[in-house]
Amino acid sequence: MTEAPDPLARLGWDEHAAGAWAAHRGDGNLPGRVAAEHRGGYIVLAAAGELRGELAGKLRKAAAKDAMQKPAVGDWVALDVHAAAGTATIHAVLPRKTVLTRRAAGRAAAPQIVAADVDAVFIVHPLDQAPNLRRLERYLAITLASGAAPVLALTKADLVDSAEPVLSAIRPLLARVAGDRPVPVHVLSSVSGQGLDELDAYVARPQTTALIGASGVGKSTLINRWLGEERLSTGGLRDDGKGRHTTTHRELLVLPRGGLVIDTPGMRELGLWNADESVPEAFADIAAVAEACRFRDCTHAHEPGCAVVAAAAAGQIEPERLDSYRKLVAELASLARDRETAARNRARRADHRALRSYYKDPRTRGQRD
Ligand SMILES: Nc1nc2c(ncn2[C@@H]2O[C@H](COP(=O)(O)OP(=O)(O)OP(=O)(O)O)[C@@H](O)[C@H]2O)c(=O)[nH]1
Ligand SMILES: [Zn+2]
Repeated sequence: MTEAPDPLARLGWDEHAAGAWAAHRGDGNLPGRVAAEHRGGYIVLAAAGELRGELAGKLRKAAAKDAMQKPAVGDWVALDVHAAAGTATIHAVLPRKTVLTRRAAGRAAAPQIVAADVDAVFIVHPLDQAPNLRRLERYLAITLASGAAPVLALTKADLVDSAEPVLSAIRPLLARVAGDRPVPVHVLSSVSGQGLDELDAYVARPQTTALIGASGVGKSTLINRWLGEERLSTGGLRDDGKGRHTTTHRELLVLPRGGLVIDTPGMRELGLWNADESVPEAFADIAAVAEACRFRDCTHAHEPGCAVVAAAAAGQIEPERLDSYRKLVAELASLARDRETAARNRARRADHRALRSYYKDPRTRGQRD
């Protein structure tokens, strides 16, 4: 570790957080930042280190009524800290500086918070692929709506001779969607290191950054470059000798240069077409018919009990539309498989890293048996 700054500064405490905290000064609570949420339980980082957080009854009730009141990864919260037990009660969510939301999965139109208090969102696209402008437009719109600054990160520069074809395809979109808001563009390679030093401003204290982009565009690789040798398991605060092997998975990562990165499953899902959102209006009627298929994962090709094939046979769906719909369903299924594979690989890598740092860590070396 380099210097040891104020522990709150290490978590991205800035003017906005300090201003928001004014309402809590003197009420006996302490500030903390949400690092992960798992089935209603939280991991919060505070001056006292990493704590297991639970919602106070009042906040739990408010959050049940209004999803926007529920703490999300990145949020600053007011804590009643029980340091000896390593736990804290979360009493309030501080007013947010920025908030990334999406429509919750399923039918309800309720919003869901993906991450809070993010300063910059990296929209990641690899230079060796033609840009999907509709998708990039959606990322840009989500980012602009959040209040965070969009940054276009064009990765895998080592695989192409020139960034110009992709750049010229994207420029009109930036002009149209972002208007006067500046969208810095960075041409990067995590392999050669090209462009990475341009990113220092985003990954230094007290910046908090998040990345969106389809699976395989290079998000994890970039985060790992930022984490450098420190890796996920050593990026956070010291956990006052409790033994690092007890450390739970975090989604708010402290980088060696002092900035923070938010990497949550929800953040990654923004990079994929959510089945709900991605079935275009034009196919809404077929999607409704498909609800009656016998198998949930019906591809509407050869499965018994396929309501879509039946409707097509009855002349209710044109053959060309059925064809397009099948292709769309196949594409969505393949995206979902990619996502599962990526999640499995990530979990495996994280396990590896945690284990390696546990065995390398001088503080745990003596304790292990
Ligand atoms: N040549 C080259 N390959 C890269 C670069 N960055 C990432 N890759 C490769 O691209 C593949 C996907 O990279 P990831 O970082 O796992 O992509 P991701 O966006 O995190 O994907 P998900 O985890 O599925 O969301 C890996 O095989 C990387 O080694 C780069 O700058 N140049
Ligand atoms: Zn079917």
